[in-house]
Amino acid sequence: VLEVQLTPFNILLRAVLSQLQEKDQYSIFAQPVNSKEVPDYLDHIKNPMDFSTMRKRIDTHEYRSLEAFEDDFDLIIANCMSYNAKDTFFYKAAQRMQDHGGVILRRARREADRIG
Ligand SMILES: CC(=O)c1c[nH]c2ccccc12
Repeated sequence: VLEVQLTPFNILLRAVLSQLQEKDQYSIFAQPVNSKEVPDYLDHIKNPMDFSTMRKRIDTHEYRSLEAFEDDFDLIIANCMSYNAKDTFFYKAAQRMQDHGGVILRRARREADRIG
């Protein structure tokens, strides 16, 4: 079993990730886009990202700062808005996730500053 070392920073990142995933009600961003189902996806998107990959990165202590965590969240949004046309369900879901994420991450930044 992966022995996850629970530092205050890790606990914060896991809480923020859960808050972001609560806003992903159709689990659009929960797993990597399946390149078997979407054969041309990796032709367009060079740096795929999703919430399950972010959770792995939290548990393996790959995030040394909140900014690094935010960069992966922004990548999820940018990939979705790049691959999907503006009038699609997916593109609109990415816009809403971006709005919700902004509020959640602003709060997290203050918390990260507070715990130091
Ligand atoms: C997040 C995203 O772009 C997608 C999530 N599921 C998909 C299925 C087909 C095409 C794109 C997607």
